[in-house]
Amino acid sequence: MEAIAMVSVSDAQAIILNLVQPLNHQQDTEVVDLLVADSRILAVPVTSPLDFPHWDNSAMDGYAVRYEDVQHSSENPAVLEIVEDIPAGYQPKSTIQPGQAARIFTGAVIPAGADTVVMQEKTRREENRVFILDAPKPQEFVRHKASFYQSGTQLLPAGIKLNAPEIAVLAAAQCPQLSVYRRPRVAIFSTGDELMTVDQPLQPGQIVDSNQYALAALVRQSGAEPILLGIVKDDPVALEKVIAHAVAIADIVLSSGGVSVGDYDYVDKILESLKAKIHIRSVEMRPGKPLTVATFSSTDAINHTDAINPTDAINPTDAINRVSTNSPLYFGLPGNPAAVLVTFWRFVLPAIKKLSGITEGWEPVFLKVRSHHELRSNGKRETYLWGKLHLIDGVYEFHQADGSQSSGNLINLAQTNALAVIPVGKTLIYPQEEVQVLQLSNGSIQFS
Ligand SMILES: Nc1nc2c(c(=O)[nH]1)N[C@H]1C(S)=C(S)[C@@H](COP(=O)(O)OP(=O)(O)OC[C@H]3O[C@@H](n4cnc5c(N)ncnc54)[C@H](O)[C@@H]3O)O[C@H]1N2
Ligand code: MOO
Ligand SMILES: [Mg+2]
Repeated sequence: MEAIAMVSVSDAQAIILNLVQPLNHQQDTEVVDLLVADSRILAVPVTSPLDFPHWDNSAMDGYAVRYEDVQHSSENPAVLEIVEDIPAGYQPKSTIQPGQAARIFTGAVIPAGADTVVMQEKTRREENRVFILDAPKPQEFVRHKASFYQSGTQLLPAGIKLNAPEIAVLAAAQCPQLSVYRRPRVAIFSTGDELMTVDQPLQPGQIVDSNQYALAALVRQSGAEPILLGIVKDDPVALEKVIAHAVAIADIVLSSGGVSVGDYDYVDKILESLKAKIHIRSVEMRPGKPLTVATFSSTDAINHTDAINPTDAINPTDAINRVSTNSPLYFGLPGNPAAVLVTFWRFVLPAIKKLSGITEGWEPVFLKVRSHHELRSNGKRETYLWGKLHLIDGVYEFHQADGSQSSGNLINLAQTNALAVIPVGKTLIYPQEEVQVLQLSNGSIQFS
């Protein structure tokens, strides 16, 4: 077995991101309706033949005037003849001449000849005459054609996530359908003779495979498509079959368990037998020390693929054959439940982000906050402690979860929303001392 030293967390992140090939902007795309495009990644830049605003229009309900006519109104109110009524959606007919004005409403087209809008509150109306009681600024309350966006220039770049503002921009630009990157496919399976599905009775020694549920939720929240391959026994033959299959159908493969040094920890050996290149075996991190990261040249493992028996899968239809176009990235996550979540947040999520076509902001963002409690580590590995961020007088404070921070303890991770990070070499953070945290939002780390 090739010996690879334990790598630091930051080196591991760099190695992993360097291994990720983003989806191809031509092959790995699909067309979706704008109404269901939120959270998808735009695959092509968008330009519009429309200017924004499309024409000069009024920002207020009031009167469209010639500035020249009203500039001295504060001392001597101008009296103008109203020659037209211009609601929104109407094309003005007249050209405003000296001494004239048009009644105008918010969003309506500024008539020719006018250059300024006086808001209604600064006027007095008498039949078809208006008194301007206060001098406006030149061009006040006119939203000029193309002042927000000029037709033909780039409206939105490729590689951005579509949230509500971008969706609204695309609607305004009359794009009812869009080309977005397909969802990355992430195959997930759990390894271990002790694991049972959520609905099976437990015999002594058995536990429920919670990792697969955690990973399915995390993958879905990341915008990727989870492909659930079920529970695999600690049996080299069964494991080899599932790994080869997973690698053939997915962009990323996540297994949990079987990556430490125990007699039944087979994952690394099987990756080697499938000619994978192992880049990381162990990371200076707690939880999450045994972490295997491997790549396959896209054909190596696929040659071993037989259709697997999908009966073990949580959802058997997920196990259908789909061939991935990229060379897949394999993460052998450690089996301990807290280690699975923490390693996903720290390493897998950035990899999914980069793969998904997003062009920047893959790395998690650390916030500096103060710690409510004393936080402890043995100082040997970068330590991630789970807890909750509370907002106190507008300042975030990290409260470590009560109970055990063992990587085998999943229970007190529920209802947490942040991980405090204690660097290597530091053993103690005092109450009220500054600490770096990863903020978890809806179970996934917040990215810039
Ligand atoms: N001699 C050593 N032993 C261990 C070391 C070490 O360095 N030397 N590292 C420890 C650390 S740290 C971790 S983390 C674990 C990782 O173990 P594996 O990845 O080999 O995982 P397993 O042995 O298969 O299982 C560990 C633990 O997690 C439970 N588990 C596994 N899969 C699931 C699942 N799908 N859902 C819920 N729980 C699961 C399993 O029952 C075990 O309790 O190794 C340490 N040992
Ligand atoms: O690194 Mo392990 O995940 O501490 O138990
Ligand atoms: Mg083990």
